[in-house]
Amino acid sequence: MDQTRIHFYTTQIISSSITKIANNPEYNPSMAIEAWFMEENDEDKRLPHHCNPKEFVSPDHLADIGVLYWDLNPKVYENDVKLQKIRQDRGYNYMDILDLCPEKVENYEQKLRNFYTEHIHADEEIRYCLEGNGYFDVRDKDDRWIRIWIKPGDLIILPAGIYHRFTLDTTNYIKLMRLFLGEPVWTAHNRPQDNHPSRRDYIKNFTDKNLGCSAGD
Ligand SMILES: CSCCC(=O)C(=O)O
Ligand SMILES: [Fe+2]
Ligand code: NI
Repeated sequence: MDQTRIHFYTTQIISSSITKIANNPEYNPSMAIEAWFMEENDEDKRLPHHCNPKEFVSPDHLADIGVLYWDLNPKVYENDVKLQKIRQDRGYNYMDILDLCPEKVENYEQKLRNFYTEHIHADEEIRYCLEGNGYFDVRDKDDRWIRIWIKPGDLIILPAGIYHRFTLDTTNYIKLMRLFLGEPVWTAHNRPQDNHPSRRDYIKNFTDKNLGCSAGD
């Protein structure tokens, strides 16, 4: 599949309305993933960074900013019909596994620093946690950090153009499946990227819409 087609497909996914996503029987936000607004301070990034008092974020709120989530059984990932269905429905024909430990990953420390540098991608970022834990931080429409705690069985999709970053938690280990539509492109575009086409599409399809909606509430 060529890049133009991939871009078209990605844009189509983004353009599908939030309601459509919520109505998709395959999308079940009731199996809640843990997410919360993050307090930014100088403490270790691997700590939870809860606000005081804690402010949790619902799966619906995550869906509003285009973040999708599935709860799967990581023990059967090699033969999981639910996973196969998601891959089939969304065209994720590429798959690999990232075992994030210093012995297996070249330039481990540098990679971790890059992961935690705020960035976007031109395509979705799809990660399925098989072992260990980590935090995906995503910006909400008011530019606040939401911290999403990823545990075994959590499959998460970040839309193209969303500002985000990743860190291990204090357990210091995660094993992730990476999925992609077509030939994978992992290029990270560090913030600011206000004029990047995927950023513009993201703003148009999520942030602007949401702002318009809340103005009328
Ligand atoms: C460890 S996978 C998540 C890090 C990330 O945001 C990326 O690879 O682009
Ligand atoms: Fe990323
Ligand atoms: Ni509203």
